[in-house]
Amino acid sequence: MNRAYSAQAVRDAEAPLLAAGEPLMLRAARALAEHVAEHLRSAASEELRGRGGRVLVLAGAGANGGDGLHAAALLRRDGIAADAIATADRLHEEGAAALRAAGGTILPLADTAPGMLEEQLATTTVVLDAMLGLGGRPEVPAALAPLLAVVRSSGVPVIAVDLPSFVDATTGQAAAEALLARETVTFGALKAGLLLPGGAERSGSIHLVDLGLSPHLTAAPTVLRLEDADVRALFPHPDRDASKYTRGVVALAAGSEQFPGAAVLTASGAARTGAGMVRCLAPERVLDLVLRERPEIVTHPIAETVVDPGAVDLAAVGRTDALVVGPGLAADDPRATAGLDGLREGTGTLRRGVIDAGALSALTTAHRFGPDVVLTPHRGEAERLATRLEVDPELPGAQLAPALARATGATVLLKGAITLIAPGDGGPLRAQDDATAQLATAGTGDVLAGVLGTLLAAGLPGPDAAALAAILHGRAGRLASRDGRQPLVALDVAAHLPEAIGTILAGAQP
Ligand SMILES: NC(=O)C1=CN([C@@H]2O[C@H](COP(=O)(O)OP(=O)(O)OC[C@H]3O[C@@H](n4cnc5c(N)ncnc54)[C@H](O)[C@@H]3O)[C@@H](O)[C@H]2O)[C@@H](O)CC1
Ligand SMILES: Nc1ncnc2c1ncn2[C@@H]1O[C@H](COP(=O)(O)OP(=O)(O)O)[C@@H](O)[C@H]1O
Ligand SMILES: [K+]
Repeated sequence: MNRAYSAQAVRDAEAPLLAAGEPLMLRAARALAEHVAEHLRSAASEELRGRGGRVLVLAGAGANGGDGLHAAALLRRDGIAADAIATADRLHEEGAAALRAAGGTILPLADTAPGMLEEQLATTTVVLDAMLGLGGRPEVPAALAPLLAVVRSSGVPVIAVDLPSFVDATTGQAAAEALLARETVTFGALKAGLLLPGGAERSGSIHLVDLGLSPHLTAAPTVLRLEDADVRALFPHPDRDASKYTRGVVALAAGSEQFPGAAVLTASGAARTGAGMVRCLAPERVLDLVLRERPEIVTHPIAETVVDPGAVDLAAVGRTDALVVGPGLAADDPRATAGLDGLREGTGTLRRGVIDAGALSALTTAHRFGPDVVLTPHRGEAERLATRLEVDPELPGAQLAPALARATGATVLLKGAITLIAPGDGGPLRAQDDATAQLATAGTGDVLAGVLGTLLAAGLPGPDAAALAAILHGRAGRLASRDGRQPLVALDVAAHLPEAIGTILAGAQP
């Protein structure tokens, strides 16, 4: 599990070490220089051709600039050409002195003549983004915009120092013009902003350098990211004496005349994740479609003409460990209202389940749930729900998901390129980055609801089930699309779930 911290928590952890005279910056710079040297050794010969293996540091005024300048000095000592452009009117003095002493040049950005930046980049193999780190705000000063544009259009790979500049280390909020790094070498601890939307897209692959901070990191992490090892620890593998009932029964209130396919997709997601039994409550015509694709589903027909939620008797369907309500339902479908009532805290008879799609539209301020009930909105659904619950719909996802969790008591899984999970009982946000953009196609969300339903039915706590569902769904999507190279349809995602699960449980590389 990756644990990521606020900027303040990292500064608090550094403080006692700095007070004790520990040379944190030199430690950071040494690790950074080693990483850059390794990058140069492994860079494709094409990248190096004509560029001479030179490193160009964009150095800001603070300690982040200091890291970059010290690293450049160390690289020079190793025979690698490294120079800097000063992007602010001040420089980290010791770092600048070290680079100059090692024979490097530092060109103030304000002194660059037209065309000079392009010339510099034409002979550069790798850019080190050391403009801003922990202290960075997500806004680009006007004087820096042309430099960023030139770096971007040069195509020279960027390594971000500690975190990409112009990204808020705590919230991930990023200036639109912030550079996209190929890699980020981060010091001491993961910063929450590296895992959250904004920062995550700009960080590339993240390399954590140990500065000896861990014993001093006393604050709780604000963002978690679960990994394959967490899936192995948490996935409900059936034991020798398992029965379909011990594995868990998931009931689906999904699929309507207007959206019949949603029931097929949700049922496939649930069954392919290893449910003991999948039930489906739907009109006959929907159930016929479900049975054609998935004969193992236990069907519970409801009359197409039913309008009274009281006529949908969830208790009568038999043993149910988790309910998935909403895929392919209109907000006024009686199953949506009955499902919400069944899951609500206090009076409901069910404690675990998924509220998706149409059922989200039926949710009001009167509903209150526990953390083993998971809401699964995409951004549009989350905004509409927020408006009804008097939550600011324009909040960034990393704040919107927790606000919706507070307003409902449920765990909120906010879908998107990064899936954010806010536990209903508070606690750190989870930010999962397992997906491929090929998943942006109708019906994949229905499959996700089914996967999540099965994990909840097996007894996993809501936040863990949600994080695992995001991982398994993302991995299945990657397998189905050959790592994003080819299109997929939603049913392909369900079909690849067993392989995704098997690969992860076997400890194989993605
Ligand atoms: N504290 C330490 O000794 C260590 C710090 N380290 C480095 O130090 C960094 C933090 O350094 P600083 O605290 O000096 O902060 P930064 O170097 O991140 O930022 C410097 C200053 O830039 C200004 N600034 C912020 N946003 C701006 C914007 N959008 N446009 C223009 N100016 C802006 C602010 O006044 C900020 O204090 C870390 O990210 C890491 O790279 C590492 O060397 C490890 C040890
Ligand atoms: N750009 C993207 N990159 C990665 N995953 C994405 C992207 N867009 C959507 N997804 C994922 O695809 C799924 C889409 O769900 P949703 O929007 O509910 O679709 P539907 O309602 O049509 O089933 C979610 O799991 C979401 O996280
Ligand atoms: K930086």
